[in-house]
Amino acid sequence: MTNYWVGDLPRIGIRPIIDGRRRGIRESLEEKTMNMAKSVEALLKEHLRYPNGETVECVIADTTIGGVTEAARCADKFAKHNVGLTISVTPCWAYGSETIDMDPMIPKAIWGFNGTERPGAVYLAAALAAHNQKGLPAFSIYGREVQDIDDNSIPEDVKGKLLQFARAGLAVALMKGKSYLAMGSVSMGIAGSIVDAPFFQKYLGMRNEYVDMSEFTRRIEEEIYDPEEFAKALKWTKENCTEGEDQNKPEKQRSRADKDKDWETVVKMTLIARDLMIGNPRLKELGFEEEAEGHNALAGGFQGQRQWTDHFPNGDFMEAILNSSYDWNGIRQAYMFATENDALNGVSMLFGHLLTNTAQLFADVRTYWSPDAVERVTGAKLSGKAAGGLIHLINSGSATLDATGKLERDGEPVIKPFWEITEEEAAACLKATTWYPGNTEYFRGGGYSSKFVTEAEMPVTMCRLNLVEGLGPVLQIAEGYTVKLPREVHDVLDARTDYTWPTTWFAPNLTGRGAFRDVYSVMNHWGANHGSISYGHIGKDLISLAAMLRIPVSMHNVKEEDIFRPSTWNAFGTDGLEGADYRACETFGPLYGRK
Ligand SMILES: C[C@H](O)[C@@H](O)[C@@H](O)C(=O)CO
Ligand SMILES: [Mn+2]
Repeated sequence: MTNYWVGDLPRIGIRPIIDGRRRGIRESLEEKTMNMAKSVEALLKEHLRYPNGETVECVIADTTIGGVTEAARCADKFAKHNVGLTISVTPCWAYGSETIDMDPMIPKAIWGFNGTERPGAVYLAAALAAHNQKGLPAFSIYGREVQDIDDNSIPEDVKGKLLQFARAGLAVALMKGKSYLAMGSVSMGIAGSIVDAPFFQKYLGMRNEYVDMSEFTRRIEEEIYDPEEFAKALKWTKENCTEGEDQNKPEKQRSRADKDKDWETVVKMTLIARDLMIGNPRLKELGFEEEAEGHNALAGGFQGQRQWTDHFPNGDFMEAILNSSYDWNGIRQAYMFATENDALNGVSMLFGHLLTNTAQLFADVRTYWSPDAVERVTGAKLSGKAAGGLIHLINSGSATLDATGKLERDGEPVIKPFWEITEEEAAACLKATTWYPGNTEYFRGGGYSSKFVTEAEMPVTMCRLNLVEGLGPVLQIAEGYTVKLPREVHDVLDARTDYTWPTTWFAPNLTGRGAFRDVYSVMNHWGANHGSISYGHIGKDLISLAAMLRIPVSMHNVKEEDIFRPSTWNAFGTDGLEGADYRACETFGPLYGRK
């Protein structure tokens, strides 16, 4: 069931750059230069996979590039092989503007060998100057320690930069040409669900597709889904999704017959939303050729509230299952599915997914709990990672079940790519989740809300893309940890909120300054009601990705030495890297068009 990709997956192009002088110089460098390219390919293939689990593919230019004609041949080959980002490598001096990659839409990096027999770093500086002068930002990679010319190894610091650049560049390339599918429109006036087509088009190279929620009704009533899959899905759901005790007041509870019907509807909604996003060849066999095509969507969102949920079952089951890495068809790639059609949170999830290949947690950024407030209502003192207070992440709906804390690597709780997840782990995530009949005061049409608590301390990064008139898109990033509270403390705090929704306790890493002065400040600086949470400390990758797309980062708590942006950012000032980021993004404008 992966019709995500129309055409080939984007490849990484590797460009071996050489001094073009024949009769001695070039000949002496051919082998070394090609070996650098091959070692970069081996590194990338060892460490990087596409979100569907396949190993990344690289393309190396047919010859080393010593001049403009060879650069053009390389560009031609790369165009034919769907290259989406390029890395130029060189051990020596070569001719800057004659050899660089001139495609303005392709993220680019140059690794200049730090040797002294031949001056790779001098080429790097000259080529970067040419890039800067021509408005073609490029990432500079220069090892800290001098290597001998016959040393074909890649130093650790260079490896780190090559991989950081490649992860971010692949994310850029993977988004290009795909769609965000809005199912419904604006939910409860949430600005993030006012889908902004110019942003998607100019900054991400993506299309916007829109379907009315009445399409779900049509497909349910006209049975435009695979009936065999529906039967299998309903059976699986009954066996794997435990229904919780109805928490509604007796007079607000739906009848058993209604609730049974709701299970059928929410399972059908899940099939339909997926088919709308990526298509389904089975529909063609059933006579629905047009519906079988889907919308080529890499991310989507469902308005739900209010018109739909005032009458039909809510979208929580559909959202939670699609955002998780398993369903009745087994273990599979998670979909990026935004509740309340908050497309800006959907894009934040997409960034995290493309950088890590993992499921992403969608949540309301609901409450700042200070240590004093927690002590007042529970009598308990917060400690450890939570000592400075907590942010309560909770939303009805789309939280991925992968965030239950039941996935493991080397005995530690994690969120990991689907190909590492075992059947037992998927079952444990499902077991940790209870599906309560939806709160019928919010959701008059019923449905089921997933309830779990993230019972693990895991490194995570919360991010959020916001649109600001006059400025454009800005990204905010907060690295921190999920916190496992003692059960009795959690229970008291949880009982004060929407009991039937999933909870994650988040403690951001503090720096003592600005937005990260304390936990309260992080909450107070958050730019919208939602955040997207990714496993791991991926702030540095998000920063590189944002720079490639020319999206400035308004707040982050990433170590200065991990910040890696195109080298031309240095020319925009070095006192306060944030200001330089804003000026550079403003100057270059969106990757795919004018602001
Ligand atoms: C049920 C409520 O309307 C929630 O959906 C609401 O708290 C939100 O999630 C707002 O983002
Ligand atoms: Mn919400």
